[in-house]
Amino acid sequence: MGTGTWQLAERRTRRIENWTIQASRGALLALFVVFAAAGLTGSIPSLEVQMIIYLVGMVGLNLPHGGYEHFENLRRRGLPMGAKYVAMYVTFVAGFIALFFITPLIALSLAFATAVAKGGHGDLRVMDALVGSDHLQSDLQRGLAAFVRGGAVMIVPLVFWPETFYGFASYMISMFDPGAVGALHTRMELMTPILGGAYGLALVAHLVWGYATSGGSTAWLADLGETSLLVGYFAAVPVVVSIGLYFPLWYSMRQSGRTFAAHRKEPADESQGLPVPIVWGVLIVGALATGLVAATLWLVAPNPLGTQGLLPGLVAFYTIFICIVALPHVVVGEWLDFKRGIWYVP
Ligand SMILES: CC1=C(/C=C/C(C)=C/C=C/C(C)=C/C=O)C(C)(C)CCC1
Repeated sequence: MGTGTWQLAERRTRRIENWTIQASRGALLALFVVFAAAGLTGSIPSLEVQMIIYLVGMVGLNLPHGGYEHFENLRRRGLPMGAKYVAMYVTFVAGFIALFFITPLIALSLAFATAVAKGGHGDLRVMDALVGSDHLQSDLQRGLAAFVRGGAVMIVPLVFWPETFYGFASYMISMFDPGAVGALHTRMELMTPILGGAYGLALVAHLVWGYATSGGSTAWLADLGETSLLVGYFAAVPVVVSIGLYFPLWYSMRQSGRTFAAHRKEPADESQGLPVPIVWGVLIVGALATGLVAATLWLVAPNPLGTQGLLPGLVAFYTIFICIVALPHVVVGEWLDFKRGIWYVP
């Protein structure tokens, strides 16, 4: 590629990266405004509509991106690495399903923690690549930032929409052990103020500490804006909609921007690229394997649709399923991969 063409391509890529950040902010801000107004005028959509939005967002828009992220992570890393990755992935998936039988309450907490970890650590890497993270100067400070970003996804809705949250958590637990619903309710009522208080403290500590170490960098201001947007969004938008649209409109959109940035900084050597039929084959096998996890969960869970009708049952089933596949996404894909990680930033 000539220098002129290369510069043009680079500028185009940067524009797309920038667009993913602006679009994710715009989408959440628009939803915040619409739902805050709907809340004030008492015109929040029915729970049925909210559940349909959740399923469309999570199954239709978010799931394919998850598969793409694994493909993107593995495609130039050789067969031994790929085989090890798959073996570890299957082990974690099987272990997590088993945990739902052994101790459903702990397994459910781990499922919620998975959403926090995926949203938080994923977004931290987007900050590294695109938004700026100069103000986060130690591992502890980065860990706190990830907790605040990810905690917004679960703890803020728990505090602002407790009844819906408890309700769906009960449907999820009743897939495995309907008798545990009572204990779950008591524990969640106990944990809500504790988690809410801890989150509030973490939020203030993160912003103050970031300001102190920012040295006047604009990264802190961007962080302040985005963190406030996330907290406001999860407080104002009903939980089923907010989580169902956060993953496709924030997580996936910004991770595609990060992928663009990684390619721009480290252009691929085309000779290492996989031939098209192999790419096709890998994606089909990946999709079938994902379907196999869902089918296995359906077959082994005593009540795959919980105890409450089709739509809430589907939301509960899909949520448990996605948490089961998302845990190794974070642990195997990122934390145990010391060389590169699924959210690689060159
Ligand atoms: C608690 C709770 C929910 C839980 C959602 C979770 C736990 C989503 C996890 C998503 C992940 C891990 C996505 C990965 O890509 C619902 C169903 C919104 C309903 C309201 C209460």
